[in-house]
This record gives sequence, C-alpha cells and structure tokens, in this order.
Amino acid sequence: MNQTKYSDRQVPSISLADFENRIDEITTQLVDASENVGFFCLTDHGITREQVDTIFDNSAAFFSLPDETKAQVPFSATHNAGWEKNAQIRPSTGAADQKESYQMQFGANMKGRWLDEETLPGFRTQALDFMRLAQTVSEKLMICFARGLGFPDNYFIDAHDISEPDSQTVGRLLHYFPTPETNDGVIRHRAGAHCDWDFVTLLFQKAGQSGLEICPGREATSKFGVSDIWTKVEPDPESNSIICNIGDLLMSWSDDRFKSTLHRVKAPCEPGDFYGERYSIAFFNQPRKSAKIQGPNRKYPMLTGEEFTRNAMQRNFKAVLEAKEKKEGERLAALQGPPAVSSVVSVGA
Ligand SMILES: O=C(O)CCC(=O)C(=O)O
Ligand SMILES: [Fe+2]
Repeated sequence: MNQTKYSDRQVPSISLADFENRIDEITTQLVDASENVGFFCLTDHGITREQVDTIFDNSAAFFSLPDETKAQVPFSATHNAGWEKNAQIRPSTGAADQKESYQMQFGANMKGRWLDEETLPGFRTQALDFMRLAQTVSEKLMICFARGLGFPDNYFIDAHDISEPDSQTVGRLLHYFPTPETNDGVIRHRAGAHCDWDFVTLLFQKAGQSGLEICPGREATSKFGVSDIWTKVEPDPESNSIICNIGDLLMSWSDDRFKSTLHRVKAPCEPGDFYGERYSIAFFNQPRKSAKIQGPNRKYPMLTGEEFTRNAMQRNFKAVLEAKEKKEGERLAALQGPPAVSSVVSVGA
C-alpha cells in the first residue's frame, strides 16, 4: 500500500465568546473558513467539558449493552435513526465501516427508537439535553451563515426548528472497534472518505483517540481523495473545541459558495496511527421536512428538506448498490455461478 500523503493545513479556529457583540466579526471568520476550507474549530462555545464527558459516558453505557438489546432499536433508512453495527457501506470503499453507531432525533422519526428507562436509566433525557446544547451552538452559526448569505437572521434557525415534529436533525453516537496491529491482510475501514449531506456538522472527539482526517474539497483531485493530500485533525482536550464542517446542504443552499469537505476516520495501517477503540459524537443539523431549500442566486431548483434528505440517502444507497453489483458481476464472471442475494444499508449524516 502507498504511504498516505499528509500536509499540516491550518484548520481555522473561531471563538464564539461575547457572541451578541461580535456577530459580524464571527460572520466574517465563518464565511472565510467556509469558502476556503470547509472545516473549522469552535472555541468558547458554551458547552462545558463536563457536559461533553457526560454524553461520552452515556455513549459508552449504550454501546456496552448486549447487541440483542441494541437491536430493539434498529437503524431505519427511512427515518435515518436507530442503531447499526458493521453495516454502513460508504461509496468510497464499497465495504462496511468497522463500527457501530446510534442515531437519535428530536421529532417523530425517533418514535419506537429509544430504549426504555429501565434498560438505560437517564439516557434519553441526558442525550436530548446534550443535543439541545449542540442545537444552541448551531443556531449561533445559523445566524452568521444567514447574514453571510444575505438572508434574515432567523432564516436557517426556522428551517431547522427542533421543536417541530418534522425535525430531521440527528445526534449520532459512534463507536469504532479496536483494529489488530498485526498485518493480517484484511483491509478495514473506520469511516470511509465522505462528505456529510447535512447543513453543518458539529463533531466531538475524545482525547487521545485520533483518526479524523480531512481533504478540503477544492483541493481533492479524485472523487474520494484516494491518493490526495490529507490533514490530521487531532482531538484537542485543552481547548474543549468542537470540530465543524460544512455539509452538502449548506453547499447547495449557498449556491456552492461554501464547500462541503471530504473527511474520513482513517483505518489505522501506518506507524503513528491510532489502533485502539474510538468514540466520537456527531451532531448533524438537518432541515425540517417542510423547509424550502434554495440559494440566494437560485442556482438549483427549490427542494423541500424532505426531498433533499431523501435524495441524499438514495444517492448513497445507489452508489452502494452499484458497487455491490459491480463486485458481484466480477465474482460471477469468475465463477459463472448464480447470483447471491445480499442486503445493505446506507446511513449517516
Ligand atoms: O467519527 C468521526 O470522527 C467522524 C464521523 C463522521 O464523519 C460521520 O459520521 O459522518
Ligand atoms: Fe462525516
């Protein structure tokens, strides 16, 4: 395997301190980061280290439950919510990520996808409390993005209203399994290269559990940045910062002015890589189903939030199926036997 090429690109750091008085200054910084990098680091965001630790404790408690218990709240591709294990096949790899994840929402999509209180006392309340904190931070970003694009301040906040039953915003707990350090010839993927399809993602990492890498979209020369130059984004417990990235939705809503950026959690395979168990938490800002999505210059036809999300899910699902079909075609060509039946799921931002 060729060695991964790296460079130390600067991920801009943006402080939300004294937000009310600094909105315009923060807007300028956010617009610059969104136009040029697609990733930025938020500090002074108001979520304390203890609050982040608490949700990571809840995440560990959830994932330590037996699979049969977690399977009571299975992932649904229609609702983009629930638990999956070793089931997310990324178009960039055509193979399942070696991880499990649990996606939670505020609205009707979550019906029947919470474990009961006896199984995991306090979990639901604390998870929703944390998601509300992430929403509060997100709404500050939304005001800035609205100003940057010439929309009224509340424009994106209304389109992402989590108190409405058609909210599609997702809090995602992720748990990557330890990877054997011996070279056993098996190629494993943690989170294959992808762009998120949401508005903006807030990512919480744990100290020492590295692996997140980015390849800014304007610099990637291949669809999934396979042999491109990547940049490691290390967790920074000192600053308690949140890593944020622009998703496809905001890219489209800004008429491509802001860039959705390729990223991955690298499958460890080179010296210095982190092979241990890894936990992370992502908060994907998704539009209400009824939101109307169109950029200021109307570059793309108007879509509802429901249509945008459905298209994104289908795009991923289609690419996965095509990858599977291609593989199967190759297998059949070699074997000349009957086709095998298999099932796949597509999940994520
Ligand atoms: O686990 C991470 O650090 C990143 C996860 C991610 O990119 C995703 O779930 O979309
Ligand atoms: Fe992602």
